[in-house]
Amino acid sequence: MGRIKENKSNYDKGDRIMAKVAIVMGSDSDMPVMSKAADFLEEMGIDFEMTIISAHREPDIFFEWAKGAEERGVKVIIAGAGKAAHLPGMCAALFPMPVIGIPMKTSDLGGVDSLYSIVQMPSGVPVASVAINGGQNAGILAAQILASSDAGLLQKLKDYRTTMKESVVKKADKLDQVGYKNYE
Ligand SMILES: Nc1c(C(=O)O)ncn1[C@@H]1O[C@H](COP(=O)(O)O)[C@@H](O)[C@H]1O
Repeated sequence: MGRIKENKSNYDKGDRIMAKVAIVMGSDSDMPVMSKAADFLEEMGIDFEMTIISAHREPDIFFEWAKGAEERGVKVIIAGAGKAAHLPGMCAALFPMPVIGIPMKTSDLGGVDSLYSIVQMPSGVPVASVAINGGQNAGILAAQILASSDAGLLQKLKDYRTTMKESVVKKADKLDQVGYKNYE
């Protein structure tokens, strides 16, 4: 599918692109948030495909893309959308593995519209949701799902946590040294 942006050249199998995670968003206006998920996957060395498809605006293209995801090797879908955000739910309807929704912040209702649209799924068809504009956490969650069967990736995630912890400890040390008045 020409609309899929490749992450790496080494996941071609035959003439098809194989990726473990599929990132999809309803509009290019979602890209600043969705790119945070992509950045984290890139950091962890996880192959992903990334595209813009609207279930509302182009349902036929969306159906083809979502139905083909399993065959393309996708194990987790990250779907971001705003307003009446049906895209993640429709991914969950058509794809049998985990779907992580990212509710986009919106100008009229602040993103609660997106959040409610994503989390209030009927039983039987779950979507896991991160916070409004939670792009990076969606990337982390997708990596954690894959890490349950990938020891190398699990170690990378543990290292990531260690680095995160060290950066918080450094900040606390600095506060101890300079006090809150000189903290910058
Ligand atoms: N929620 C959906 C769907 C869908 O669910 O199919 N398609 C686009 N959108 C969302 O509409 C918002 C505004 O889109 P525009 O900025 O293109 O007008 C975006 O956040 C998009 O994800």
